[in-house]
Amino acid sequence: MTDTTLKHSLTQAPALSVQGLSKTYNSGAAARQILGNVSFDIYKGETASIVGPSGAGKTTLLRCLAGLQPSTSGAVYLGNEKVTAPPRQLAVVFQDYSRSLMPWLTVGANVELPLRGRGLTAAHRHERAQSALASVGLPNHASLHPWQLSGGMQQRVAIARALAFEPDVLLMDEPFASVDAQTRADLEDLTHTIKEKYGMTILVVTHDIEESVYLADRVIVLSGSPTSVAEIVPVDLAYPRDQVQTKSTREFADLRAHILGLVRRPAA
Ligand SMILES: Nc1ncnc2c1ncn2[C@@H]1O[C@H](COP(=O)(O)OP(=O)(O)OP(=O)(O)O)[C@@H](O)[C@H]1O
Repeated sequence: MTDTTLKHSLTQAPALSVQGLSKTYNSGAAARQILGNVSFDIYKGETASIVGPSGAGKTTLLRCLAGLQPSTSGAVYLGNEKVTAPPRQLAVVFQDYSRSLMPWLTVGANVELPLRGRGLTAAHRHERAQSALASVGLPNHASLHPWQLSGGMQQRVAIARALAFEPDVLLMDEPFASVDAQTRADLEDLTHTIKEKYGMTILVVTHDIEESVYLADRVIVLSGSPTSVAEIVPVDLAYPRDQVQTKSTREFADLRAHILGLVRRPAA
């Protein structure tokens, strides 16, 4: 156990706990075990990122955490509740914003959509949507349609929709992989702003090792076959983080090199 996890475990219960999770697709001769005995805890208010080799099962893991597909064994707990279906206190942002937004609805209606059936008045839904859009830097875009926005702006709308939910835990699956480098940097910084403003717990799956370090308080590195947790790396880089200054530090370079070594290590 690292100093960071020790500190957390002494002070609070995890917001999200993954306990001995395994996942096998198919059965009989076609069976393929993707995840084997994956365990980790995420603490309230923390941002953690998950990295691992392509095809390691990162999306599979995230879908199990979100209650979107069952694991083969093991369990996920959101607070004290075992996850068996998509929990109300958890929101997910996917990579492909073009498929997650409804093109025939306005931006405002897209953000309000998941709030229906939650016992909120229309005025309250509208207010939450406006506030979430303002938080992602789109305060005056509610009446536009998604196709009138750039890719980066559409992903901001998808993030606003998750924020309007006011979830305890926000899961993000390769959220910035489909946008250009500058927009990606802006959205990484937006993630820091959201964390500060809403105090929510964030778990980000990413291919990008630099991004995993820049965003997170801890990086969960997956490797092996079947995939398990190789190491949980604490990131003690100061906040606020800055794209140029933080990424130029020796500590950042050392963390990036260490994680790259873990990801590229051949399976035992
Ligand atoms: N529904 C499914 N049925 C059978 N096999 C699946 C299913 N979903 C994923 N797989 C397999 O599980 C493995 C892990 O896929 P997954 O998408 O979870 O990995 P990943 O780490 O997110 O990949 P990448 O880094 O390329 O995005 C892959 O070999 C994939 O083909």
